[in-house]
Amino acid sequence: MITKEQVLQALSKVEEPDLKKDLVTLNMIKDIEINGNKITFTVVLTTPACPLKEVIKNRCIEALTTDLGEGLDITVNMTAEVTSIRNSAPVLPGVKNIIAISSGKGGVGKSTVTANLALALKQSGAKVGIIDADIFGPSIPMMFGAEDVQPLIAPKDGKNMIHPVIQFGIKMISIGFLTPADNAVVWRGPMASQALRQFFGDVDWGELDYLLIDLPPGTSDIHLSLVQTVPVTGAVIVTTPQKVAVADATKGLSMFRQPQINVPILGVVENMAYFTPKELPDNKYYIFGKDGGEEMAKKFDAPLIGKIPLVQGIREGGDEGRPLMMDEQNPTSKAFKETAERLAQQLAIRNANAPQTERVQVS
Ligand SMILES: Nc1ncnc2c1ncn2[C@@H]1O[C@H](COP(=O)(O)OP(=O)(O)OP(=O)(O)O)[C@@H](O)[C@H]1O
Repeated sequence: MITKEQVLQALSKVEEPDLKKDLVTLNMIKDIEINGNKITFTVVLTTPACPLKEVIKNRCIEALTTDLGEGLDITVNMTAEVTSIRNSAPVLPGVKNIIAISSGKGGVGKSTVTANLALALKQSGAKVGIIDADIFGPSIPMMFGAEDVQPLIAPKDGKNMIHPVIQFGIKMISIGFLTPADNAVVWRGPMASQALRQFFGDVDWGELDYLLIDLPPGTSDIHLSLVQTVPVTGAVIVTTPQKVAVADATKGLSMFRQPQINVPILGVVENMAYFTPKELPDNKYYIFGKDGGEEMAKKFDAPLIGKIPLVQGIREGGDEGRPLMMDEQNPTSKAFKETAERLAQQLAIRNANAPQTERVQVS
C-alpha cells in the first residue's frame, strides 16, 4: 500500500525551479489523499501567474512514477497563494506586495504598462489594486474608462474611509477620482505627498495580492514620500529603447538602489520595443532604437521581464478606456501576460530570499 510518506519522499525530489528548493521543504504540497493506486494532492504555487505551472505538475507526476512505479492514477491540483513578507506590516497588513512602477522619461508608457500588467495579474486569478501616484497628471481613470466615477466614502471603525473604485475587477484610487482634473496641476509638492499618504492610510484596500503604484515620471518628491510611507516590496522600471529614455530610466533605477532607499528592482520592461505592421507580421521596425532596455537591465544586473511592441491597439485601448488586456484574443496580450508572469516570478524569488524592505526614515 502506498503511504503519504512515500508520496512526500518522491515529491521532495522535485525542485521549484525559481526558488531552488524542493516542493516539500517549501511547504507547497497539501491535501494528499491515497486510495489504492489513486493519488491526489495539491501544489500551492507562489503566484497564480506562475509560468512554470505545467513544468512543475509534470515533474511531480514523473517523480511519483519513478519512485512508486507505473500504473498510478495521479491527480495534481494546482492552486496558488501569493507570498508576502509584509505579514506583520503596520501599514496595510492585508496587502501582500507593494510594487512601484517607475520610469525616467515621461510618456514612455508607464501607466499603460501598469494598467495592462494589473489586468494580466488579475486574469491569472490574483487580487490586484492600483494607486495612481501621478498626482500632477493622473491617467489611470481615463485608461480604465472611469473618469466620471466617484469613490464611496463610508465610516469604518469610527473613521471615514475611501472605498477604491473597482473597474474591470481592479481596485484603484487616483486624484482624478477626487478632484476635477484641471485642479490637480496646481498642487504644491507637499500637498501631493500628503495625497499619496492618504491613498495608503485613508483608503480601505482590504485584501490584495499585488498593489501597483503608478509613479510620476522622473525621481520626484512623490518617490521619496512613497518609500517613507510604506516599505515597498520591489520596483519595476519602464523605458523605451531610446537613448534619452534609458539614460533617465537609469537614474530612476539607481535611486531605488541607493543604500538608504534599498528597494529591490524586480525587473525592467522595454516598452515600444519594436513595431510590426499588421500586413507584414514578420517584419520588426526599431522605431525608438533596439534593445536599449535589455542592455540597461544587463548593465545593472536586473531581470528584463518584458518587451512590449508598439501597437496601435495599445494606444487605442488606453484612449478608449479599455486596456488592450481586456481583449484576451488580441495577439499583443501575450506580451503583457508573459511580462506579468515574469514579474510575479521575480517577486516570489525576492520574497523567498530577502527580508522586508525597510521604510525610509526621515532624519
Ligand atoms: N506599446 C505601446 N504601443 C502603442 N502606444 C503606446 C504603447 N505604450 C504606450 N502607448 C501610448 O503612449 C502614450 C503615453 O503612454 P502613458 O501615458 O502610459 O505613458 P507614461 O509614461 O505613463 O506617461 P506620463 O509621463 O504622462 O506618466 C499613450 O497615448 C499610450 O496609449
